[in-house]
Amino acid sequence: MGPAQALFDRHGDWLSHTLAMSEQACPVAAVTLPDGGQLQRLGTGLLRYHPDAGTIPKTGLILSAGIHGNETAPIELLNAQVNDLLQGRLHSRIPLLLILGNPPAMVAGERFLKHNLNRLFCGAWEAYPEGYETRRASQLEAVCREFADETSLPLRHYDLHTAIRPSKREKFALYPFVDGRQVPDSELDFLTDADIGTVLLQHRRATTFSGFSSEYLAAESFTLELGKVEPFGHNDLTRLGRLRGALINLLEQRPLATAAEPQRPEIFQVVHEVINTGEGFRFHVADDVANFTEYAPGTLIWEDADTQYRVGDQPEAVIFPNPKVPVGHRVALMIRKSYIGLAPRTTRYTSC
Ligand SMILES: O=C(O)CCC(=O)N[C@@H](CCC(=O)O)C(=O)O
Ligand SMILES: [Zn+2]
Repeated sequence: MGPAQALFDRHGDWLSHTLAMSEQACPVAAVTLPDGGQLQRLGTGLLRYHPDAGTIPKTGLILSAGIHGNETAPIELLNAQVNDLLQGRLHSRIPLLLILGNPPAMVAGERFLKHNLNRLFCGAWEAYPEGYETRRASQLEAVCREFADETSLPLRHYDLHTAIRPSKREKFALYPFVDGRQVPDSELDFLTDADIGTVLLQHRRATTFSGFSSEYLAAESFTLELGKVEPFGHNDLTRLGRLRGALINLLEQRPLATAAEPQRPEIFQVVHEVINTGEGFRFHVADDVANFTEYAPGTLIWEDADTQYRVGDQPEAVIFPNPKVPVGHRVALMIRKSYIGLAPRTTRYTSC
């Protein structure tokens, strides 16, 4: 029996196994891979990779996708990387935790079943009525903490998503807010290598998955937005080819493929967070507006009985506009280009 069959039974691959098992518990199982590493199934949609004992890893990596069940391109990307590990085409030299976040929502083709899983981390799940997503948030926090404890390495976490709207910048990264923290050069280099040319610095702590791993596990974490939501089988994965290559470089601990003087990502900051304030809330961004659409100073963005929000003195762009969220949740972010939040790149002098 090959390693894929030993882990995923008659289902053939990780994604099919996860969809078939979606709400059922599945027992722990492990296989040895062609590269000498071990791949362990921790539960439904949860894999742990231990590199061969001879390797000296510099980092541990959490890769997650499907935290929103209908965001399928990154799910297909992670599944392809697992196939590469199983078939000996990829030799990871670092420990990995691989997560497909919301299997029942993936089966249903929905963002979530009852609660938006990406608002339930940092223990926020405790305050919500019980449902699949509250249990899953608690489980994901526990497996991530265990991974952090066991590896005792500096951690990175990339939580892979796709957006509901089209976007004027197809791929972008969101950097969770942690007081006093700046994006390190090594992360900017990774993003450049991965063809992600835009970074948005979050303005406040959030109960997202990347917020959890950065705050509680001190990981260098990003939410990566990688294009538009499409059903399974309708994604053009060649558009994620550079990300796939950058991940292979990271897993195999190879130098990045970027040019000697790479262009750094452009940095944006949040100017204003639009929240659904409840009765009387009106949002003036049209339903078909793309992410990063810019609005002129003075444009009315939202209002309710007490407040009106207009764009300030400088133009502002909108991302994630979605008025169909519960009261108290984020409807959109208003953002602007920024020149803060970057650690100065170390100047390399050559002696003469
Ligand atoms: O397209 C949209 O409106 C949402 C896309 C999405 O799921 N984005 C994440 C961002 C998480 C973060 O702020 O780090 C989300 O809303 O959960
Ligand atoms: Zn998402």
